[in-house]
Amino acid sequence: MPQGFRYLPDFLSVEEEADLLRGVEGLDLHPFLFQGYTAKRLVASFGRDWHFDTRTLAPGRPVPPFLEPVAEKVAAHLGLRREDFAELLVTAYPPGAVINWHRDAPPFALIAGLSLGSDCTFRLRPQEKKLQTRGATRSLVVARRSLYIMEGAARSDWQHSTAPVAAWRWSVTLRTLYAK
Ligand SMILES: O=C(O)CCC(=O)C(=O)O
Ligand SMILES: [Fe+2]
Repeated sequence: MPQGFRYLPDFLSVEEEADLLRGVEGLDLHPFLFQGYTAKRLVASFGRDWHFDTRTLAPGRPVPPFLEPVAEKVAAHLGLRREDFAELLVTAYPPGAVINWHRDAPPFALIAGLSLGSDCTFRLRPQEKKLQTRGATRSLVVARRSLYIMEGAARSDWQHSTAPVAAWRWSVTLRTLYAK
């Protein structure tokens, strides 16, 4: 795995996952829209809202209370403060849904990802086109209840994507901002 990528299986207990699943199932998620395309995945962002079409970061909706304990837990694990997570994004992947190759939006620094509901195959490949050879792609199973972290090279010099899921998967992505 690239420098700056970390994977923690069983970061969440079965009870914590069940609480989060109840919470995310109650959210009003909307299909992800980008340049006229509608992806299969559903999203809701809180705290901040990155607008893909205008490439700007706007204030977002208030963070739902059920996400606070897990934001605290991830922050504590990383030696951060809860407030360092400027944006919390909830994504739902129906069976067959993916996230295509991308690097996260420029304002975001550290990216932490929790997986709920089902496992999925997570992939990384270099950002630079000429390094994107077949052998360069890294792949791992991110299990439900796990946490992954991307910072450093994994965040800046690599892209990531997920393979189609067999069953519903939810992710909670927590992101810090680069210091101004
Ligand atoms: O579902 C995931 O774990 C990946 C989400 C992601 O990469 C993103 O929203 O930028
Ligand atoms: Fe991403």
